[in-house]
Amino acid sequence: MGTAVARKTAQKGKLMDLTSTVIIPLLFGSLGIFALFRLLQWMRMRAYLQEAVVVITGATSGLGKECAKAFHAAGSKLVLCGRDSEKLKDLVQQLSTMTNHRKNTHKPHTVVFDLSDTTTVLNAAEEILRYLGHVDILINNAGISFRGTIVDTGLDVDKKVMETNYFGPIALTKALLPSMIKRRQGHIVAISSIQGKISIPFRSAYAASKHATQAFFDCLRAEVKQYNIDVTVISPGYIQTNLSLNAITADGSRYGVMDKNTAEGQTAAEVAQVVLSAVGQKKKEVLVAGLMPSLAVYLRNLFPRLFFTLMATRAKKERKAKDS
Ligand SMILES: NC(=O)C1=CN([C@@H]2O[C@H](COP(=O)(O)OP(=O)(O)OC[C@H]3O[C@@H](n4cnc5c(N)ncnc54)[C@H](OP(=O)(O)O)[C@@H]3O)[C@@H](O)[C@H]2O)C=CC1
Ligand SMILES: CCCCCCCCCCCCCCCC(=O)OCC(=O)COP(=O)(O)O
Repeated sequence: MGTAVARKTAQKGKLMDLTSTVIIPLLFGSLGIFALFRLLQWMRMRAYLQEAVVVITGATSGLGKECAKAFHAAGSKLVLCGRDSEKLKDLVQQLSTMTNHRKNTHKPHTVVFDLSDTTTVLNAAEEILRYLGHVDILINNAGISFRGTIVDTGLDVDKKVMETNYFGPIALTKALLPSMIKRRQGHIVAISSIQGKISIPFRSAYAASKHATQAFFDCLRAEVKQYNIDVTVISPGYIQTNLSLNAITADGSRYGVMDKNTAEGQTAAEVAQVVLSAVGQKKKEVLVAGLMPSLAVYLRNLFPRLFFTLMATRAKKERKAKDS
């Protein structure tokens, strides 16, 4: 009896010894290494973004505007692009009031052009290169959405969405790419959407433009790796912006409705921080979405028949709600 108690006490002592000599130092050591790794990663990211020439399209509102604030605060040299020069001026003014005592911030340059007009896109690229000499990071953010049935939508509307969301961004990318290849340095970012991975009813032109975006930039990533150029595709779910208000409809008119999903989405400032960190870490692709949109992507790939049935039910329900 006495020896059994003594054995148990000795075993407990050994376990405590093991805990204090091996397990606890190992745990703290791992935590320390992890913290050091994160610190180095953060420092590398900061160094990458500081002084980098960053071009942002669609900087006049929503996600583009928040990205402008985030990259400005990180010390990047910004080129803010948009269609409305007054809105761009206002943003520059707003940024000038944002002080960052630890960072050297820069007054942004602005370029006004319409992405759906390829000639103005090419002129803008020339202007950017003439003024700044090179571009380190191009963020293709500008875009418009669409609401309508395929059967009622004129081809001109499909083309307008494709020109803004696909041909404009790829024209700008192609115009800036040779200079990046020459320098063996550059980073191209595409703000796509969950709808670049799945199609949901009554968004045909938008989903098509975002699928095309995903495909193009995936190809680009492979083709330019040898020139040390990075490509990041960001696929957000719903963000609280004016995207649904500004969406165009089957006849080309403005949709003008703030959709519930959009109003309840992530804030543009939150998503901009994800963009900043994804770019800083040179991630290849990032999904920024809640549970349902993320599940929908997996469902589309793993159980396509179930996904198609769900989408058909959704289409029927939405049409019924609209008709009644
Ligand atoms: N909001 C959301 O739920 C989601 C958005 N996205 C994507 O995020 C990106 C930003 O959109 P978001 O901030 O939400 O929407 P906003 O409508 O707030 O911003 C869109 C921006 O694109 C610009 N733009 C539109 N058309 C053109 C054009 N022809 N030429 C130049 N600029 C143009 C707008 O400029 P102007 O002020 O002149 O109209 C505006 O600055 C888009 O690519 C969108 O597809 C992706 C997933 C979800
Ligand atoms: C096992 C459970 C399965 C659950 C799967 C349910 C499938 C439900 C479908 C959900 C669809 C989510 C779509 C998300 C779309 C999205 O996030 O789009 C982002 C945008 O670009 C928004 O633009 P829009 O103009 O459409 O507002």
